[in-house]
Amino acid sequence: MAEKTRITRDEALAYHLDPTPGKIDVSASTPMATQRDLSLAYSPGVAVPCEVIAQNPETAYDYTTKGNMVAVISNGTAVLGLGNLGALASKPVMEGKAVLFKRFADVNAIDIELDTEDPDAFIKAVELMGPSFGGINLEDIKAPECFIIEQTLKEKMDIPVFHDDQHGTAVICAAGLINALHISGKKIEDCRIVLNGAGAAGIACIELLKAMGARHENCIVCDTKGVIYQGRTAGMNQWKSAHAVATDLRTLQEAMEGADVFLGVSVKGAVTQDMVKSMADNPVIFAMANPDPEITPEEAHQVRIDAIVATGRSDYPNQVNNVLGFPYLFRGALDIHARAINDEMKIACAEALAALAREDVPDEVAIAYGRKLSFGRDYIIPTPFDPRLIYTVPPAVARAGMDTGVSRRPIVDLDGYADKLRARMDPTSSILQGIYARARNAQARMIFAEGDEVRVLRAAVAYQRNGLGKALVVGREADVKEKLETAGLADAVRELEVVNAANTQHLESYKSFLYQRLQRKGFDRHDIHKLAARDRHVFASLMLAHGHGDALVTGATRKSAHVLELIGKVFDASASDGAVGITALLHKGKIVLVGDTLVNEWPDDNDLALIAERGAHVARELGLDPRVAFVSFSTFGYPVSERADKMHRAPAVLDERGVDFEYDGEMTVDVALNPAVMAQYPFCRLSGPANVLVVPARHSASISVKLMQEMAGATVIGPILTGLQHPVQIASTVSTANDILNMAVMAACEIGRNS
Ligand SMILES: NC(=O)C1=CN([C@@H]2O[C@H](COP(=O)(O)OP(=O)(O)OC[C@H]3O[C@@H](n4cnc5c(N)ncnc54)[C@H](OP(=O)(O)O)[C@@H]3O)[C@@H](O)[C@H]2O)C=CC1
Ligand SMILES: CC(=O)C(=O)O
Ligand SMILES: [Mg+2]
Repeated sequence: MAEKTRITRDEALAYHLDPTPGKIDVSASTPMATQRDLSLAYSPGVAVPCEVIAQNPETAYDYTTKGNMVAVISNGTAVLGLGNLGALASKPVMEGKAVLFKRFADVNAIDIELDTEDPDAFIKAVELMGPSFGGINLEDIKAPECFIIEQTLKEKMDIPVFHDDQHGTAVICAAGLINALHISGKKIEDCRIVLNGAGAAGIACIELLKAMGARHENCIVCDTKGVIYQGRTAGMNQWKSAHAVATDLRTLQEAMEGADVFLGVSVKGAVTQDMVKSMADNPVIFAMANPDPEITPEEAHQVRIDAIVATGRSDYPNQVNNVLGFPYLFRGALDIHARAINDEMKIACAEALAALAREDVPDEVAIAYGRKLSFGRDYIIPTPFDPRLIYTVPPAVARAGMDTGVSRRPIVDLDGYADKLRARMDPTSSILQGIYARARNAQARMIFAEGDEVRVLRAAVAYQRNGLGKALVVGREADVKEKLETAGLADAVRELEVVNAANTQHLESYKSFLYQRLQRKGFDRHDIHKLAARDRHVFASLMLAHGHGDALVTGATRKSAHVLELIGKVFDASASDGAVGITALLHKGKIVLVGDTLVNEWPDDNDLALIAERGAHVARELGLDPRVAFVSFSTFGYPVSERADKMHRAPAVLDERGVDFEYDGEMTVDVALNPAVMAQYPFCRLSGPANVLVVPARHSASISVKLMQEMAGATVIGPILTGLQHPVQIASTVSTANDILNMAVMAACEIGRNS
């Protein structure tokens, strides 16, 4: 099992507070800079699409966001398994669903919380907002009101209305169960199924399973009052009555005896180990209550090693959660301008998910998830970060929608559609996801050199609490304690290991190591003591050099050049040793590496070739196929300039070295990054836009990176220090705790290390 991620209340609150309150931002998709833009976007230009839509409403899909906009609507009466928290308190979950729509299927979604428990008022409000959206995703509305609300809205509205907790859950549960039974060798029609929770999710799950072949008399449904049997009157409604059976069983405990399948959509801890013990062989247990399941996988496996267990959480294997469904169901439905999401589309989604889990898992998924996945007890359903979902599930949904006549605009070329979906997703998020998963596997003991800096302490705490490995913090115990307490991280005092010259047993060996290195460079024993005992960058480097940590991150408190010089006392880290700094720029779904951003001030053509090699190496470690451009202000020899000359010559150095990646130059940045401009040079040897830019000097590197950061809001990771024998990373003085954590993760993965 993957290392479990520990999330504290403080972290959860900080995540929602920073960088701005909440999780959503709105940005314009059209230019909005000039008077002309204003005239087009607003009055008078906007009048034209208004009139066109008034004449032909279907064109709203062409001229507005309607076709890619979903409303996530709740009244907060059944917020996860937390109960009726009300409309306002449900907003974090609804914002969360909205960002999941965007992240996983590029669907724009906005949360709407309606402050009413009156179904009629709710229905009226949603009905009136129909024109704005391509679909309505109802969320966390309790049963039985949710059934009436959804049914009525489906009848009244001409866009998909989908109650996620009912059908999203049912679809994923069905997909998981198809595969779990595949493994246990049982047939659904022979299974005794116990469902705990007869609300929105429960009723929909059992209905779908019955539609798939489960027999009514084999299904026992329970709620807070126990088994729903024929003749029961307490706590009943028409939806529960439909699943009442003639039985003498009265409690969940009795129902569980001999059961093949348990489905939990109720509350935390509703199932005991005794109940699990009494189940049939190879029992299937889907404990789907959120955030805490009816029984944890550990508890279930303690008493039944043959159990196939799933939960709704992301930190256990087999996450049966509707996040696998709603983004892709809506993607497929929106792309055919569907009027509804019908049963056929839901079943197509379930079957596509189940089939995907049985397929061979590509390495990129294994990297992203941190372990090799193969179909079996611990992998019955795809993981949410599986990049194949986006191009596998929506086409299946769209096809089913077209076959059943709910599409307004059918997709003619479904293969082409799958290709477009594949290109639609932001590759950078899976790159970061992959690096974090690799770091989690590496479990490196990370040395954080600057324990007197609160950003560093936050990063160290996050490193350890995210299960990435052990954090070793260089600093004074009392100071670290005080800073952690002030930062609201008092609990972490006992978790972090604080190391310093006074509490280490190794100071003498550190000093003699350093003396050996520096005695002929003008350092006497007194200087050595000062460096080893008082400079935390040097002390931390000595720890690393002696294997008293696996990797090092520093640089948040002092200028990088200075830190590099101090690290250079312990390691060979200068330009002449082959060290190079590579910075990753992530923006608008693209990742571009720039070098050298740290070490070489004014590289010559040989240095530039080395920078290209280091950049290509980092690109490969990040999962990219390197395409290196030597960039300048001239392209392939024009205009002729002394300053551009070395960029012109550098590719020839690589020709001589016979490297195994694509490179070319010199060229301007637009030629390097824009395929249309590159096409003007048909002889260019790059097969696509460059993803590694080698720049003429450190100042141009710094200018371009900072310009991208300040003007475009690009995410900057680095400079990633490469070419050292040890994994060392230098964060910048303006780094946030998250930036420092990213650098620690790079160090943990040994990205850029000279192997
Ligand atoms: N993994 C996933 O993807 C999803 C998980 N869920 C989870 O399912 C749960 C229910 O959600 P939802 O259906 O929307 O909520 P509802 O409020 O509509 O239904 C809750 C149901 O659970 C029953 N229940 C509550 N406590 C117990 C108990 N101790 N024993 C037995 N039954 C109990 C209630 O019984 P009664 O009718 O007697 O009040 C009711 O039938 C939540 O924990 C939610 O997080 C929901 C959607 C998706
Ligand atoms: C996952 C989800 O929708 C829920 O727990 O309510
Ligand atoms: Mg929900």
